[in-house]
Amino acid sequence: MKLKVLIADKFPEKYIQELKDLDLEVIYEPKLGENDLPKAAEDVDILVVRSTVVNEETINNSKKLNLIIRAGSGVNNIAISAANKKGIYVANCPGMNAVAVAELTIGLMIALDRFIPDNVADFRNGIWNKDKYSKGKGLKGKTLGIIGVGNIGKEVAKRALAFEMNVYGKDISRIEGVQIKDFSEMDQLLPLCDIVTIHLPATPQTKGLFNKQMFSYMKNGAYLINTSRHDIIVEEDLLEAIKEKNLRVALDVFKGEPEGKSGEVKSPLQNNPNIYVTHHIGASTEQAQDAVAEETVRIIKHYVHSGVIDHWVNRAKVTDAKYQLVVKHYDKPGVLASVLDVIRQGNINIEEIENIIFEGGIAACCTMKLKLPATAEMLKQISENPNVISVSHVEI
Ligand SMILES: NC(=O)C1=CN([C@@H]2O[C@H](COP(=O)(O)OP(=O)(O)OC[C@H]3O[C@@H](n4cnc5c(N)ncnc54)[C@H](O)[C@@H]3O)[C@@H](O)[C@H]2O)C=CC1
Ligand SMILES: O=C(O)CCC(=O)C(=O)O
Repeated sequence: MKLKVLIADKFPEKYIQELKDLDLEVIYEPKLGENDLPKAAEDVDILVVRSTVVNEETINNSKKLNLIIRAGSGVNNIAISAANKKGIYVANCPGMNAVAVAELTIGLMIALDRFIPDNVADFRNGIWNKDKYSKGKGLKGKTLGIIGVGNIGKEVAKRALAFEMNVYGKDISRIEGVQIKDFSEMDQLLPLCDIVTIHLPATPQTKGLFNKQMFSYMKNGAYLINTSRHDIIVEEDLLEAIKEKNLRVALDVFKGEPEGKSGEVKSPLQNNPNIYVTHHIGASTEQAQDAVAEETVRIIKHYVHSGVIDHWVNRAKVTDAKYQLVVKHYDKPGVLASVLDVIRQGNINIEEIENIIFEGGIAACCTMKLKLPATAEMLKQISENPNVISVSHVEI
């Protein structure tokens, strides 16, 4: 039976055909929303989404779902903890839309400095106001703080350096791959910045990070750009900070963003002249969508042909493994079963296991990560099997 793939978001036609050519049954339903998915994904093996929310109900209701691919970077629209419980892989396409988001960020930076959206709106309303719009400060020599220097943050840094800005960064990991000053504390970085741009994932640690306290560190009249996720900013505190400090702000994401591709929108940000909002278009260039779709097809192809999941995001980063048992053995039926039986009798959980065959197929090496130590008696029992070549056991 063919594997069934449901694409529940906009996806370029060319890549849908590539999936069909892989002999998969492909269902393309770009208009599906969060509430349609529990039914629509009930019977599929692979689900591909962009911003469509994959909630707990969709995951719990699915009968054979095995892989969810986020055709993009952020995976916060997928109920990963529910997927973990059912052993459903979640993968994403890191870096594929980074340039597109960086380009939008630079565009927003210039838009803020030169009041471009207001210029255009006035012109459309028959108003000419060169005086009012001749107050741009210029970007050269200004200090930019990049919060989250991952794939997108790095692309922003490269472009800002070409604009001859002073570029500083803040990340939980050491910043590598771009020559910018790395700050560890926000209260040291933010007071220096003329412009702050946020490129963080939505996680419990980043939720509400930009609150009253963070805004208190920012310069009066600074620009703030957020093209990552809305919940990193506390909207009420932002509105307060705009009043107090005359911050000017550009957002590609905001609270209450509509799920659909078009329709009405209502937000307290709408009537604030210091705020520009774009329609979550960071990733929406033809180049980025093609790159993301190509990567999605590649992930599916690799999975179908080898069972390997590239960019697997819900693989445990740490396990409870405390001991490593390595058994070299002759590659014959039943040898591993006898080793595992000894471990089972000792009531020890195997956290990870890998069996690799030497060239020629005579010998093999099985590496197991154990939660508890194997006893001397267990190791003796394993070694006594005539098909076991050697046994080693260490604490890790
Ligand atoms: N507007 C749009 O259309 C798009 C928005 N995004 C958003 O942008 C976010 C970033 O995307 P990428 O750069 O591709 O992700 P990435 O994973 O390459 O980079 C994120 C960086 O943030 C850092 N980080 C994580 N938690 C942190 C913390 N608590 N403090 C400081 N640094 C922290 C990570 O170490 C990493 O370097 C995505 O998670 C997504 O939410 C991504 C693509 C398109
Ligand atoms: O696919 C989209 O338009 C949204 C992209 C995005 O937010 C992401 O990749 O994290």
